[in-house]
Amino acid sequence: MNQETLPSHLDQSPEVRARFERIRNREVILEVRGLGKRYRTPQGDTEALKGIDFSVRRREFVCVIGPSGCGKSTLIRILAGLDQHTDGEALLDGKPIKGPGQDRGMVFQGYSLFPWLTVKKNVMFGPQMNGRGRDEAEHDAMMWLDLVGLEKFADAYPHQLSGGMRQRVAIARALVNQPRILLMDEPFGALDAQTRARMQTHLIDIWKNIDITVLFITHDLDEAIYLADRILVLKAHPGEVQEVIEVPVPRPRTPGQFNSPEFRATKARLEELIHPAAEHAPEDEEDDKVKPHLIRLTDINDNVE
Ligand SMILES: Nc1ncnc2c1ncn2[C@@H]1O[C@H](COP(=O)(O)OP(=O)(O)OP(=O)(O)O)[C@@H](O)[C@H]1O
Repeated sequence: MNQETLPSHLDQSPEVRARFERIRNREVILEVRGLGKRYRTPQGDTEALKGIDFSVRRREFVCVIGPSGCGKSTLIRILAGLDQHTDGEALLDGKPIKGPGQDRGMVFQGYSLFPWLTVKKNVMFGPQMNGRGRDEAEHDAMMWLDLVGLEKFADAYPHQLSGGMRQRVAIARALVNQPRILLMDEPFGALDAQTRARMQTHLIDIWKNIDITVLFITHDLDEAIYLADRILVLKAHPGEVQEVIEVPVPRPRTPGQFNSPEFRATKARLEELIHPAAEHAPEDEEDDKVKPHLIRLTDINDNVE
């Protein structure tokens, strides 16, 4: 099938439409209104985020995607309470976000585990800090390690685990505090393609089984479509919401759907938004100015192509 015969990404089967109806009937967990962030630097101001409006409903899976520098990390850091916004507001269960809190679990790209603690103790750390007794914290930790399939590695240290296993521990550690929302910033970005695919499927399985809402940042279009109910597409300079896409790919999702017409139509739309053919982002122009001047250092007849 060529691109011209693809359906519109706006076409939804009756099942998908009914699913979105059900989502719209759920309560709003996260509400972001007119959110803005301006960084002041000696070189001038950067408007990292401007007038961001969106809401996420309970047990919805929302991905945020956009070109480099569109403010994805800034947005998630503000929602995590690690950075302050300069305009608008972000509400979790109706309460303004003012700092970090147990109601948000975070998983970032870098392996943020404590290297000197075992897997189990890494997961117990949060509950113990929050006043749970040692036995209760251990019980909770083992339950979540079981859920991510790592109960056998409870006494291992992070350096003894693969990248994918470490991110599973990070997920268990984020979920053990029973947050309302899981904030994930390119959590699988450092993993090889196969592990990444396994982790995506694993994350969907976890999400299906527990009462958790997910906001997931990625720059990988396939990952966003595979995981999300809706995709928030940001644009850069300033970072603004460009479009919100309701993913028309039915659930349950399977890797076999990557070639389905709905999947490809959604990907074509994302590509149109993120890599518009004729436009260059300002940072591309900056890159062009510093392009290396390549000179030939091999014999003219010694071709590799
Ligand atoms: N601490 C900071 N001080 C000044 N400017 C910043 C700071 N952090 C981010 N910025 C600027 O804000 C804009 C958004 O940055 P941010 O890292 O949130 O984007 P991003 O979409 O996550 O990018 P990437 O995909 O490359 O990680 C960029 O122009 C960046 O240079």
